[in-house]
Amino acid sequence: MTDAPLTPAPIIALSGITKTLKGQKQPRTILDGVDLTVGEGESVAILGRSGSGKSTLLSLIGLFDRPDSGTYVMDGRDLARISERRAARLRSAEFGFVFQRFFLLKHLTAAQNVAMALVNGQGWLPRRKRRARTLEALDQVGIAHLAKSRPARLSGGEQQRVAIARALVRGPRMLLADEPTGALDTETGNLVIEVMRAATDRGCGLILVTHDQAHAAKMQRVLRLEDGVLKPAVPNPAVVPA
Ligand SMILES: Nc1ncnc2c1ncn2[C@@H]1O[C@H](COP(=O)(O)OP(=O)(O)OP(=O)(O)O)[C@@H](O)[C@H]1O
Repeated sequence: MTDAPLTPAPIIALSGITKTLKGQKQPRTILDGVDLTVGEGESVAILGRSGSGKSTLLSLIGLFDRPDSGTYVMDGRDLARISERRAARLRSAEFGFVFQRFFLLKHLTAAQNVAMALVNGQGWLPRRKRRARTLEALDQVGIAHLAKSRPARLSGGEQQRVAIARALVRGPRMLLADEPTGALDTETGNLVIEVMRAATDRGCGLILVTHDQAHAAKMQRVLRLEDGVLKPAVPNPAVVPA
């Protein structure tokens, strides 16, 4: 009998990823050989000083942009040079995105905001299934009781949980979060991090870009983007996960 594998099956594997921004007077290499593997149910935090390229990296992983060189494989498929059409399809079917701003439509209820992700995506779902999935996603983030509330009646933390439910409702393979607690107080931020971390119990991978070391410490792995590459972050002994 063989031993159980020590590492989870990879969802995404990036190797030697480079990105140079050419829109400025002088081209600037932001990513200079990034290697990153995220497995099923794995959570990874990415720290790094402002301007180090964290959002640039996340936008490549989320297929909003393509690398100049390197390989990007997701579930065995090569994504480094795919067309925008295919990228758009994968973005909606296999990724969930959470940003600092919640981007909720203010005239829609929490449930309608979440259901939008099902209406806009590929494939048609009968109304009853849409409703069940929407309520399940709201329940997953602990706010099923707020399904009928409009964003203006929700706190910042509740609005962000609606946004997380919207990111989770299609059952993504990867959840990508860029400073999701940036607009929240510490306690609310902790709750939001817990909710995202719990989503990995269902097998999706999570990448959290954050400046908050305590939030980063709640992830299974903590990396730092520095000089265009990802390195294991040196733990800060002053930071105790809340
Ligand atoms: N579209 C663009 N055109 C030109 N420069 C850009 C563009 N996008 C990002 N940059 C530059 O690339 C660098 C990396 O930006 P990025 O937003 O990825 O950093 P970051 O680590 O996420 O920063 P922050 O923590 O402040 O959000 C910055 O110097 C930024 O000014």
